[in-house]
Amino acid sequence: MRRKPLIAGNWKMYKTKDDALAFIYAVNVEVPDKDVVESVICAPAIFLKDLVKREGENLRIGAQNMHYAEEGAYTGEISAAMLKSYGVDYVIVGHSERRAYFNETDETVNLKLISAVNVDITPIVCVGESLEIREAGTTNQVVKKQIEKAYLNVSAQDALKTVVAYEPIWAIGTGVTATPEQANETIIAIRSVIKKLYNEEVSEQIRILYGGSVNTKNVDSLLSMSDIDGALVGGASLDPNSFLTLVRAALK
Ligand SMILES: O=C(CO)COP(=O)(O)O
Repeated sequence: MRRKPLIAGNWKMYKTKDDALAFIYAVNVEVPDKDVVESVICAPAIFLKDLVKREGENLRIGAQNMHYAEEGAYTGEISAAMLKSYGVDYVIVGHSERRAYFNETDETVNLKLISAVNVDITPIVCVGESLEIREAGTTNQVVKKQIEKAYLNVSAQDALKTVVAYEPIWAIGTGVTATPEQANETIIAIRSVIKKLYNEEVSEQIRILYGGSVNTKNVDSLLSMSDIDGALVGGASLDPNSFLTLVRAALK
């Protein structure tokens, strides 16, 4: 069964306001029909309001993080409901940079996933292994644990409202991409974990992206694999033409 492809840019901590707006003006009218490919830009929180205001018919805006609590005394934090009230449709949860530098854990990933789905924001749930784990041959076990913990107490119905991104840490920002076969193999393993947690229908319908040094040159071969439904892209999502090439690759 073919799932609708999703290409999400993760701008991380790049761009200033003028660059961000120039990007949106450049890509807005060019992105393909959202019924065919979902095109998403996950921007720094401070840009979200301006970007959502200017998003065109086919481009969607996402956040890169949120707090898991509904509200509360959490100075400096942003809730899912706040994002929703500004028209944000997606949020990245559990990115490896947040796990490494900001104490994101499997437990907070789980709570954030639940909070996002509760307000109808699609969480893009990131999992992935370090080089050490890949070399030790235990990738599938590590990713399995991450998925099981992320989806704890999440119903099948809600799981279908989420997207998974498999991002091997060793491939992020390094220029080293997992081979299409490696990426597909791990994504198939993720699907089988989801099948065990839920059922065949959820595992067949849930979208699983690959992320880690995706660029205009390797995107075709990655997207041609059976179980890769799209890409979560850092560096190559910053340039409008490059981003457009990536979303157009999902049309093929
Ligand atoms: O972390 C990533 C997307 O979330 C991947 O980043 P790069 O595409 O720059 O490797």
